[in-house]
Amino acid sequence: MSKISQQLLSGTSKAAGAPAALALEDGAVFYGTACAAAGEAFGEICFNTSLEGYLEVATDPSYAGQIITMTYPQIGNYGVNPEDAQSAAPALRGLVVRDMCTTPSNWRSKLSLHEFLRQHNVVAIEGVDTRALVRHVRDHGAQRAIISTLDLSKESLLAKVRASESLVGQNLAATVSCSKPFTHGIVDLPESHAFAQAPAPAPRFKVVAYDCGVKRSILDGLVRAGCDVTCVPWDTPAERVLQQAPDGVFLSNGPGDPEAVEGTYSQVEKLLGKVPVFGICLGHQMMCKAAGADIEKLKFGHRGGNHPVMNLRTRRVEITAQNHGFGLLFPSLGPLVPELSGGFKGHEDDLRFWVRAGIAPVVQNERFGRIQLTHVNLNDGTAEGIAFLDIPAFSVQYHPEANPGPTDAHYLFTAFARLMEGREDYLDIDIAADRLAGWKFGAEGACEEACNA
Ligand SMILES: NC(=O)CC[C@H](N)C(=O)O
Repeated sequence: MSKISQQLLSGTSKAAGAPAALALEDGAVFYGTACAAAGEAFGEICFNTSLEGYLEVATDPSYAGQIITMTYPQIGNYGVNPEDAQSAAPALRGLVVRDMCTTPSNWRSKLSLHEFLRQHNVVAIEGVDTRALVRHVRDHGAQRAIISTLDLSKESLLAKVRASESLVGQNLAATVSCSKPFTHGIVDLPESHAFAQAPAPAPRFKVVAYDCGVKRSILDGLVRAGCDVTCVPWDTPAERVLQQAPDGVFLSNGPGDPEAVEGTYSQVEKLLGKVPVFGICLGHQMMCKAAGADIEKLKFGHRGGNHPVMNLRTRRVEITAQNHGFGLLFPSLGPLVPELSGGFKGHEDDLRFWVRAGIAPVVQNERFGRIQLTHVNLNDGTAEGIAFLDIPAFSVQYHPEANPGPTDAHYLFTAFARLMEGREDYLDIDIAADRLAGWKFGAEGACEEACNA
């Protein structure tokens, strides 16, 4: 920090933190200062490149079992507002930041981030060169890590981290799912919020949502699309879901290794073809597993708010919010159907081939018939979305609810509503118009007024 900024911030210095260390299983050790709870935390080290939204990240249940590094250098500067939380309590194991701001300034802030984390017993470290750490993780991959405020000995930390449990193979969805069904309602923000979303419409669809660690904003997105949502535990038998005669089933995001969540995907296999299904992130992986696909562990995952994805059906690019460490191997869903894949017979590993070719390829899946690749990540050519052509079902690997992140992909909630209406063109939506319609100013044409004022 420059001398001038130091002077500007004089009187806002932080309570002196105890020394702390972050050690990675490959031997890299970073030293810094404790800035939340004291103790030791084990988890998979990963990084999120969002410029804001640290509270939504900290409370996203999909981060269970992980230590998150925020790449934005100052974290905590606008405090914590419980209305933005994605679940009742933080799910991440630990947080790594360059600089923890302990004197937040924002009219909505109720608490500082470091105090919020401390109250929830989350260990955090600041003063780490997060650029060096992120480069290290990008080069050497996601791995086990420990943050300690109790032990600074490199040897001892490495021994502990190497003895800790890996995230691979762990069913963490079971640890963050609800234990009994609940219904979800939303509270509309007051008129004084100039950019508030439009009020939720009256429910038209009865939706059962598998809760593998669902984010609150995803449930809000479903309610705003006209769904009456009942969440059920991650391993609820398909028969019990079908007994409720829902118009649709939703599969939520969630933490950990998708291979280990057989309790969900074995049920999804029984639901596909019987009821319209929509899945997000872990929910997408559950659909893929139900169709017999292979899932790969990505080297360091996608976590942030600026991941470009092309919708191959519309050829529009969406800037998306992402948070995942595993991904579908599209070729494992089945052989290509050349007539529906521009005449191509051979699979490509880098799916940007289809972006260049201008084709949304289709495979023949043994269990569920034809499946189309609908979305591709433009950064690394991985699969980001699929649509089943012979049964009513589709899913995306990224996060249309954003929170934090851009809302380009909000249209996918509308698409689910259209799927439940039985529309064949359910995915072919003008995404800009859909996005505007979701906001109070958009609904009333006040957007133009505001722009002209
Ligand atoms: N946000 C999610 O649902 C993440 C899914 C899964 N745990 C992954 O890391 O790939």
